[in-house]
Amino acid sequence: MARHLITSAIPYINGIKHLGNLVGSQLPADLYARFQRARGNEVLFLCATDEHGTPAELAAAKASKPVAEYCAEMHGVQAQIAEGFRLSFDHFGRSSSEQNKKLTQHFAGRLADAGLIREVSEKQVYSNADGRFLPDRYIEGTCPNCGYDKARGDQCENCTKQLDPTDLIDPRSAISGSTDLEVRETKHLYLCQSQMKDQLEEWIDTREGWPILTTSIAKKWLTDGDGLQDRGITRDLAWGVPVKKGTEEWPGMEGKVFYVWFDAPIEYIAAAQEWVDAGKGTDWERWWRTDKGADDVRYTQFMGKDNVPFHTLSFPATILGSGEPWKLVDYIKSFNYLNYDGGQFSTSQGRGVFMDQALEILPADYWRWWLLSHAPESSDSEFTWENFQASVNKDLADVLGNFVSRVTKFCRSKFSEAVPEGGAYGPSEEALIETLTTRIRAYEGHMEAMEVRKSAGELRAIWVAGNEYLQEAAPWSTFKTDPETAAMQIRLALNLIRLYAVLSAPFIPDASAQLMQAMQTEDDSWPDDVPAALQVLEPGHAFTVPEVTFRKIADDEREGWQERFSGVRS
Ligand SMILES: Nc1ncnc2c1ncn2[C@@H]1O[C@H](COP(=O)(O)OP(=O)(O)OP(=O)(O)O)[C@@H](O)[C@H]1O
Ligand SMILES: [Zn+2]
Repeated sequence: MARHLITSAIPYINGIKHLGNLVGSQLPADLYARFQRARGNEVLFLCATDEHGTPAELAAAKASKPVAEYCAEMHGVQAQIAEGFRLSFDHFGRSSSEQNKKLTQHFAGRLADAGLIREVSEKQVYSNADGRFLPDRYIEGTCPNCGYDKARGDQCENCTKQLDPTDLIDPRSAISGSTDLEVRETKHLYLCQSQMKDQLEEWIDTREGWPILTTSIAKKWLTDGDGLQDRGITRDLAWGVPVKKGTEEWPGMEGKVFYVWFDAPIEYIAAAQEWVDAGKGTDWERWWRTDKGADDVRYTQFMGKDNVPFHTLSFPATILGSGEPWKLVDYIKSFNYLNYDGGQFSTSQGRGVFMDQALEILPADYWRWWLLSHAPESSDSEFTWENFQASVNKDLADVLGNFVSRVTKFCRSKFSEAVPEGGAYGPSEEALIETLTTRIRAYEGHMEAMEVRKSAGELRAIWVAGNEYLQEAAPWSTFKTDPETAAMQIRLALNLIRLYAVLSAPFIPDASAQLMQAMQTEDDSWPDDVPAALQVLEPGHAFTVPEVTFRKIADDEREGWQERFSGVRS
């Protein structure tokens, strides 16, 4: 039995995630976790909310809540929506947890001891009215290059010029609008990534079969320009992990916190501790420490492309730099972007369909199927309502749903609500089993390789094979002249329903559970032996005709949604 540690990029806390976030991280991670469990492997699947940093503080202020309270509440909201989408995390943690605080401070201490942290004195803008330092992008002013009056301290959106806050003409706080700003000297800690460039490059070169998207982004950061740069890992904020060297104070760093991108990936480890502390597991080090049993763990991470540099370089730098035997990632599955109807999904602009809204419209499986079968793997992909409607109606309703309904209703009307007996396989059944065997082995291969679209395509082809068989065998005609043969055909088809439920569960878990229940079986063993898997439901085994598995989306319904989601979310 193999052991799989699986993590999804941790969603930021300041709002409900959109369908792009879902398909770029949590959903494919769930697909893989469910598949590995179905194959009988041991899986620890972790996710969490990413809670620190200025955007969380600002969102809390906007909601007139203390930031800790706001984050706790939003964590609850995200956890509930994740459940709605059937994301099967073993634990959904929080980067603001006590466990993560201690671990983050521990790593910083180890890195400092290894000489990989240096202090840098910087000039930063302080807002007297807000009583805080302002991160670059929270300073606004007029662009010295093009005169645009809403340029940000890091970049002018209008002419794209990269800026320093001190370049701005008439700078003001983007939080309060105050112009009472001053430049103050402040000290920060930098992680000496440049010292680790060779070690990181060597490590990346030994990773096998990583997606090109992953390695190309990593290589770009390693070698472009002056190569890998040292990175500031502290901030002058109130909300975050207080800067400490292990358990000791860090002289000169009083009142500062670690930068959110330093503590967020460490939460992958802390989430395993939280899982144990919540009484759901007994030993987290067995998953994370190669000196304590994790050397046979295969660790896979899922994320959108913008997260790749932090996972290929910064987090490995933290782990390697600690000099301790922590588990490093084995495979990074990264995604391009899903766009929405001719533009981008955007949380800040409220553009697109958000996870809570999606569940109000249709059950999770409809979304899971569309998103996974259109995952932005080799390039960006686009959500359109027409495509969503077509795919649901065709794949789910016409192919899978219709097969189930025809088979079960026909059996009930001509035989009974039990698997009929009699008859023996002929050449078409042998041919079907051969096709299925080939396709199921291919499906396993694609799932193992995390080729999400190819897996969906193969699964659809497996459903289609059953439909084509049924069409050709036509038990409704056979029955008139040869009821024995019709009984065999229907027995095979009923067994196919169970087989479909087992194979489809990683994609559409609710429908799968419904079909298993209708077939009145709990045998969800993986079809290593396809002919045997098609005889699990024996003659006489009772079943029920399920409610409609998937319904079709009507044109006027689709138009209504198109209209409703064309603007921005308020
Ligand atoms: N349009 C998209 N398509 C696919 N993945 C995406 C998309 N937008 C974000 N992601 C991924 O979603 C995951 C969670 O993102 P996170 O919560 O940090 O939001 P984000 O990256 O700030 O996106 P946004 O600003 O649109 O909310 C990350 O792995 C990110 O790379
Ligand atoms: Zn400009």
